[in-house]
Amino acid sequence: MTEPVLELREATIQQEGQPVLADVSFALQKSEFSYLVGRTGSGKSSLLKTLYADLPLLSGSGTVAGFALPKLPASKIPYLRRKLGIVFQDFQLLSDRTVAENLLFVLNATGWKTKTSKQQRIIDVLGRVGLTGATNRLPHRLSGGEQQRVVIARAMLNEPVLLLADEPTGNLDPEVSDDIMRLFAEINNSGTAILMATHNFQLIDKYPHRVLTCKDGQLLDSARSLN
Ligand SMILES: Nc1ncnc2c1ncn2[C@@H]1O[C@H](COP(=O)(O)OP(=O)(O)OP(=O)(O)O)[C@@H](O)[C@H]1O
Repeated sequence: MTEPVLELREATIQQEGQPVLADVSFALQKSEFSYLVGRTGSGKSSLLKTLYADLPLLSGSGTVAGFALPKLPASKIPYLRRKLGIVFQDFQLLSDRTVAENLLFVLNATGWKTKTSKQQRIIDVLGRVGLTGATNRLPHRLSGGEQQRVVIARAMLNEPVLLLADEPTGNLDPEVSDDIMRLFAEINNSGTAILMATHNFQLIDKYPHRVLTCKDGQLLDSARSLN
């Protein structure tokens, strides 16, 4: 079997030195989709933050997209994040820049060089999320669902092996949430693993996948893949 895109072993997820989740062991393979659920404050965001190195992994071991997490030097964090797509519930687009400029900002920050390759990549990702016509629009002129599509397009710019999504449908109505889930399914089917934190059990029923649950300081795994 190929190396998992994400693996934690006996990891402690902590905030400010206080453990939030203990003895966390699970792996996610290429093209896998898993939900991450649990009550408010149970540790979902803390786990995701640890995976994109916004919180340090102080105990246990882990690799994400080929990067060993414990003792990951700060200088390596941008390289890790280039391999990841990150999507939050609040869209975090630059409000004073057009859709294309928002995407260009990321391409410039991640080392894309030629103007034609950048333009082509922007056309490609916007086509993929069904927003070809939105290139020159400002984010606040788009609906919430469209803004989330731009965020997903932005997350796809560098062809991530793993998409981390924290409540990506949290601010969206059910119909638009469905559109986002269908888009995630397409992205997932083309080889990107997805870990999606959500409170939306209707979506989980409708689009069933593995479920990781944060509960009482532990991570429960519907697949029990490492047991
Ligand atoms: N910046 C922070 N500093 C200190 N403690 C924090 C911080 N952020 C979260 N915590 C604490 O860590 C624990 C886990 O919070 P976390 O945000 O990971 O939960 P969550 O499951 O994502 O919740 P929600 O569903 O509300 O987003 C909580 O006890 C919370 O109070």
